[in-house]
Amino acid sequence: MLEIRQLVAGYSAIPVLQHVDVTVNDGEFVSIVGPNGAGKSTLFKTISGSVRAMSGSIRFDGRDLLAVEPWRRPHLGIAHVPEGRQVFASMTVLENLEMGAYTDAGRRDWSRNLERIYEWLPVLKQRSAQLAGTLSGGEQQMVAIGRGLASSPRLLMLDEPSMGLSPAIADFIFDRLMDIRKEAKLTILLVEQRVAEALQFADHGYVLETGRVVLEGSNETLQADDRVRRAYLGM
Ligand SMILES: Nc1ncnc2c1ncn2[C@@H]1O[C@H](COP(=O)(O)OP(=O)(O)OP(=O)(O)O)[C@@H](O)[C@H]1O
Repeated sequence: MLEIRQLVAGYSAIPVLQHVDVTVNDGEFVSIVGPNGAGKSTLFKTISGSVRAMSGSIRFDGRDLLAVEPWRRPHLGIAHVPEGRQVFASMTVLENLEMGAYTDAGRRDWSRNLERIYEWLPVLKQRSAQLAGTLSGGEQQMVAIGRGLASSPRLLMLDEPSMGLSPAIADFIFDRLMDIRKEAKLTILLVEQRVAEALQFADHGYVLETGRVVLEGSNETLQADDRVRRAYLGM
């Protein structure tokens, strides 16, 4: 579904990503882990288009994604749930979800999507009329995920959904994501600092350090790798 090859991208003339190769197959759950500043968010921003690629290629369903204007990319089925949630604080939960439904497929499937979002994340139904800025961090994260789902994506990119949340809330969100993935037949690309969870749920993982993929493999391979165990799993 997504093929990233030799991607170089960054800010001004300074490359952050250095010849990155990542493959995500249809229906897969792929995690990208790595230390602060490794370039994980930059990778997501380059896929969704707010950071410009300097060289290399990104293909989505065989199509040259870098030739597609950023505003059109969500219409192809790519949803980016950004780091720090970035909900519209002065809008209600329902209005936030509606904002996500601006794609062609999102508008077409709105009623069905809203029903399913409320089933997956019932707190959003209970809080539908509440201003998003007054929600707890975990609830805001659910709004951000719900807003992404409202666009009817095929690829859901989640940038650190557990950031700033208690372990219990983070676990709840991961559990929900696993159900949503199965029921909506979604492909998921996840960036996470919580490496144990990120690898536990993923089919395949990548370790990104200073803009380069230093390790990749199945979740079993990465969980058994000595470097991963020492550097990221505290073993
Ligand atoms: N807008 C920007 N302008 C210039 N440099 C930036 C900008 N955004 C990020 N960077 C730099 O790019 C590098 C990679 O940042 P990025 O946010 O992609 O890392 P990350 O792996 O997502 O880190 P974290 O886990 O802390 O979110 C860092 O050195 C960062 O300072």
